[in-house]
Amino acid sequence: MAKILDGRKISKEIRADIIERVDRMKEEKGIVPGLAVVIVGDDEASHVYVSMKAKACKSVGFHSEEHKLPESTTQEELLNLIDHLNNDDKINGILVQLPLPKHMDENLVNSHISPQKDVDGFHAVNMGNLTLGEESYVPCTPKGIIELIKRTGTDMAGKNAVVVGRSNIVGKPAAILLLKESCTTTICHSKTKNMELFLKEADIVVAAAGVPNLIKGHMIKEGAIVIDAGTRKLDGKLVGDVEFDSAKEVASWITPVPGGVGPMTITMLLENTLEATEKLWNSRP
Ligand SMILES: NC(=O)C1=CN([C@@H]2O[C@H](COP(=O)(O)OP(=O)(O)OC[C@H]3O[C@@H](n4cnc5c(N)ncnc54)[C@H](OP(=O)(O)O)[C@@H]3O)[C@@H](O)[C@H]2O)C=CC1
Ligand SMILES: Nc1nc(=O)c2c([nH]1)NC[C@@H]1CN(c3ccc(C(=O)N[C@@H](CCC(=O)O)C(=O)O)cc3)C=[N+]21
Repeated sequence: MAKILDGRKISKEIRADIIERVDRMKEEKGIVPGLAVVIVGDDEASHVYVSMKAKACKSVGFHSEEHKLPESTTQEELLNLIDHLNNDDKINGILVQLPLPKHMDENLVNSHISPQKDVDGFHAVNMGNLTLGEESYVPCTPKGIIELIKRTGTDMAGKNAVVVGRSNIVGKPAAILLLKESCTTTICHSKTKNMELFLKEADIVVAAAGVPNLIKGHMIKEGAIVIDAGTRKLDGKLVGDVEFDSAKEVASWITPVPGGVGPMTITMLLENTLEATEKLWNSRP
């Protein structure tokens, strides 16, 4: 029976440390970290995530701003707002909630954010540096996934890791980070033939497909670590990509949905914003 990797509990511990660092920063330097979240359009789920981020910021003592723009906003108007935030000293981190409306180019918009304020790590320079193994902001969900795996105490070097999903925000950067930890890393996606063959060999499974119950217990190797980033509403309930009940019988560790990867994503966003603030102030005379 698998042990549960409790993302809420681990987040709480990390956030306690963040609160201390923020308090010290305020006391010693009079600085308050600031995050701006930009959302375009009225997708209900996206608005829920954005208010969760704002609430998390307040809970650790950050300044936070929500910029809610209508669906009809032009890309130029959005880029102008980003310019303004890039030059705003109160703001240390900028996040543009994805997905953006179809008339916008997500990569272009993300790369308009100052790389120093790109706390999502989606700017081409940060993605490039991540791939090169240089210092960069690490995308929040993959960073949280690695933190969760580390908490199991497992040595990742030489382990077989399978990532299901190859998106720029979860699957691809998660695979790059697992490779950095010296896992033998495979990425599966919708065109993969016979995914079960890969899953059966995996010591670490990272699921990020957004397909409820895609991965079932009988597909998983005995003793595997199973990290489920998927979040979909199914019959009014939030479910992951992994069929939890059958997988927990086979895995050694497993994340629940909700309460696994989700809270860690927001905690890593706080961590990246604090890091951006510290770097900025350390670079000043
Ligand atoms: N917990 C958190 O903090 C976060 C959770 N999420 C959740 O993670 C999931 C993935 O998000 P995101 O990466 O943005 O989604 P995308 O839709 O951008 O990517 C999904 C990926 O999964 C692959 N895929 C789809 N169906 C299958 C299948 N049947 N078998 C194998 N691979 C498949 C796709 O392949 P292909 O490329 O070939 O189309 C694609 O690469 C969603 O449920 C989302 O809600 C996302 C961000 C943060
Ligand atoms: N620029 C950008 N950056 C993102 O990081 C980003 C994004 N766009 N677009 C959408 C996805 C999704 N995402 C989640 C964050 C937290 C939870 C989370 O905390 N979930 C809770 C449950 C929340 C609930 O009850 O609905 C949990 O899993 O326990 C989930 C998903 C960040 N994303």
